[in-house]
Amino acid sequence: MAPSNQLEVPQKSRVTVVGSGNWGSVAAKLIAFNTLHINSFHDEVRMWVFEETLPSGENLSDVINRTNENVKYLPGIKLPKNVVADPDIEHAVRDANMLVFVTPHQFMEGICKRLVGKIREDAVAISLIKGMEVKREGPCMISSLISEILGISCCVLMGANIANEIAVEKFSEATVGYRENKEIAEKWVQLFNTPYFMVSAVQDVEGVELCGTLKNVVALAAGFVDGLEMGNNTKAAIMRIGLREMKALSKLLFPSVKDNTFFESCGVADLITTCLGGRNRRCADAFARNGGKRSFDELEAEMLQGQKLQGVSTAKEVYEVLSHRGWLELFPLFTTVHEICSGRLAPSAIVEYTEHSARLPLLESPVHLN
Ligand SMILES: NC(=O)c1ccc[n+]([C@@H]2O[C@H](COP(=O)([O-])OP(=O)(O)OC[C@H]3O[C@@H](n4cnc5c(N)ncnc54)[C@H](O)[C@@H]3O)[C@@H](O)[C@H]2O)c1
Ligand SMILES: O=P(O)(O)OC[C@H](O)CO
Repeated sequence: MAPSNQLEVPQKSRVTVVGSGNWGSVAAKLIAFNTLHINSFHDEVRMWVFEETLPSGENLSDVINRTNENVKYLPGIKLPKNVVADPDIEHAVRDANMLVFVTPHQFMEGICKRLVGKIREDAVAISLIKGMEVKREGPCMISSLISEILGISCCVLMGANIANEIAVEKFSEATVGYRENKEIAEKWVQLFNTPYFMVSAVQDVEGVELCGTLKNVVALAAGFVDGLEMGNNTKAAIMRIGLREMKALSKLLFPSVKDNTFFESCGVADLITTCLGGRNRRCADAFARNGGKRSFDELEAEMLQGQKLQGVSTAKEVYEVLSHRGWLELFPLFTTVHEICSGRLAPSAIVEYTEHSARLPLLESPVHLN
């Protein structure tokens, strides 16, 4: 029997970041600063790397561990030395009880399936992923996918967070969305919050995640307007109409979504920053300047060098949901963005069709549509 005067030492939390793209690497940097300074976390942060061979012939994970720099997805930024790149996903998650998921959304279902039975029983998760899957039953948010496949609770963190700006420690804010357990949400806030990254929590996981997901569709619309050189007023109109559609669709899908969530960093602030400076905006601008003649796949490969756009596939997923539920006409901006991306309409349709949206009655009382 243990001597009765021996104090029980609380176990330190171990964090693994699943993903090491542009935002994944910055997230690891933020977290690793805090795990070094806060006693309740184990210093080391594992970061799973989807392995690839660099032009030098070296593995990306080896280079990250040798140079403390993700030379492909976050060049020029030193990661803290307690970030350890690990190309073996099962090994990377094995000891962690806090799992941070941050990959492009299209890879998440496969990743979760690989992790079944490989994670700790007491693990909890947070998703930084902006996107959704569409199943036969309807839309499935990535946090739900994680919870359902892995059987663990999953919060979300979204916000006005262009990764390259946070990497150089420029001030920004973010929102953690949680379902029930405020204590876990507070632990996530503690893990991410730094003097230049101010995090707050709201009890609205779907609202936060839908804001982060749907704003990528609006950002494409904003990019089309920029590419057509239509000016700031038109772009502001697109952003306003887009925000209105974001709110209406979120509330139709999840009536529990709160109005106030749209005023958090995950809402209007993320919409603004993405429409001004995001990758979706940039590629949509190029798409419109080329008259829709170069595909998004081609532009993504040329302009982003391995980074992934989320807006084009999200526009398709949103379109499938709208079409399945008979809501296409209620969401002209979302509908038109997909039709432009898929080549059925010219980029200029963004204004012609969306003008109609501005005249639609507000979708404030959606209950009768269900
Ligand atoms: N970059 C940003 O500014 C930013 C900010 C906030 C949120 N996000 C969101 O974070 C998520 C991740 O984006 P990111 O910017 O970190 O990634 P990224 O677009 O920079 O990089 C793509 C990543 O996908 C990986 N990958 C490629 N093929 C893969 C495969 N078959 N399986 C698994 N992984 C594969 C690559 O190794 C790379 O790590 C997205 O949902 C994005 O919307 C990004
Ligand atoms: O570069 P984007 O368009 O993927 O947007 C990045 C972030 O989501 C901004 O918060």
